[in-house]
Amino acid sequence: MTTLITGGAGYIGSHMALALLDRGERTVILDNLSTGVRALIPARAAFIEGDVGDADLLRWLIRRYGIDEVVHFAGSTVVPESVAQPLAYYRNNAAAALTLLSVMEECGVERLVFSSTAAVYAPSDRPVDEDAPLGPVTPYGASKLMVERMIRDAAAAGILRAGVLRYFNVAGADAAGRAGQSTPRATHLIKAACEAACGRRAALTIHGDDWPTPDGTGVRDYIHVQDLIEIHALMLRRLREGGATAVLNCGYGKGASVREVIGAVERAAGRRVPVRIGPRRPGDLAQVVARADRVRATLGWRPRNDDLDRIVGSALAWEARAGPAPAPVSPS
Ligand SMILES: NC(=O)c1ccc[n+]([C@@H]2O[C@H](COP(=O)([O-])OP(=O)(O)OC[C@H]3O[C@@H](n4cnc5c(N)ncnc54)[C@H](O)[C@@H]3O)[C@@H](O)[C@H]2O)c1
Ligand SMILES: O=c1ccn([C@@H]2O[C@H](COP(=O)(O)OP(=O)(O)O[C@H]3O[C@H](CO)[C@@H](O)[C@H](O)[C@H]3O)[C@@H](O)[C@H]2O)c(=O)[nH]1
Repeated sequence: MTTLITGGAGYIGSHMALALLDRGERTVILDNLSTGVRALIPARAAFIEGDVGDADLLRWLIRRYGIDEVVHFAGSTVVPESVAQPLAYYRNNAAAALTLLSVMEECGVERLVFSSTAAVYAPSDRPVDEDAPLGPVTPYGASKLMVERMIRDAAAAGILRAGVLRYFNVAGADAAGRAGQSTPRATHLIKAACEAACGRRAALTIHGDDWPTPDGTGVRDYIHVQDLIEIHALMLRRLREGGATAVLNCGYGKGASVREVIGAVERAAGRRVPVRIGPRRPGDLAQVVARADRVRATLGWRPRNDDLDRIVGSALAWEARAGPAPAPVSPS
């Protein structure tokens, strides 16, 4: 069994590669290192530096390595950036995925796990299940929904079987300290708050404290990266055993506000996180929380790290490992 991981030099993809390699499975990583980090690529994985949108390269590597299945993480991921650069997001998320799906069809690769997102849903002040109305408000969410549609239609036509995994907010790090969020100038809240706690960032900017939420700050459903990877492993097993395509929310089903996250980082670090209040970010929503019953029922998934202090503690441990703090950069 040989698995192609696109985006395997990135935050989540590198955890996936480690999980497969830990099980003794052959793993090939394709990554253009646009946001990925070479140091996150496990030594035991085959690595090809290149672009998912390069059909010739895809054809070559699928045949060269005998790829049986694909886990497609590669993409552009920053919600507010997608508002400023929509075409770049449609190109790198939707167009590149169309190339990948086309080459998979051509080469007879029939199993796919795809990184989708909570950003495909229409805004809701309640937890959303998989049948909740779709209605992305940003190019990022729209670009991911386009890929979902391609996969749905390809699955209906018998071209492939897929796990479409709608991640909520992913955080935390590998328990053994082999991987963690390493993106330079990362915009993710838990990463940014940990950087501020470690003196790597002068202050954390709270992007709006006037949202219609209990404490006025944005609410998200944070899931530990290792629990998320377990969902992928279970989904791959289901597909290998002949199981059908499934669309699944990946979250815990409860929300935490920006201020609650800051409180957890301060508890874990034993010091204050310097904060300042800034304006709302383009494309942000007040609340994004999953209903996560289907993933449990479909895959028998049981999370092991469903605790904000645990998630934040693991992210902070990774941040602390990143060496002594350089001079702090200006607020995000
Ligand atoms: N982090 C989250 O909270 C979150 C939430 C929902 C969905 N997702 C999705 O999960 C996936 C992984 O996200 P991440 O947080 O690990 O981001 P990341 O930026 O760390 O990883 C993405 C990886 O893909 C690579 N890449 C990007 N475009 C490429 C291309 N055209 N060809 C080859 N490689 C390319 C990058 O170099 C990087 O290594 C993304 O598809 C993202 O949209 C992430
Ligand atoms: O410096 C910061 C960073 C974030 N936030 C707030 O924290 C929350 C979470 O923001 P962030 O960590 O940037 O994640 P999201 O914008 O919610 O997007 C993430 O979660 C989505 C799924 O919900 C994924 O699709 C995206 O790829 C991923 O970046 C939001 O309320 C932000 O306004 C701040 O206040 N200050």
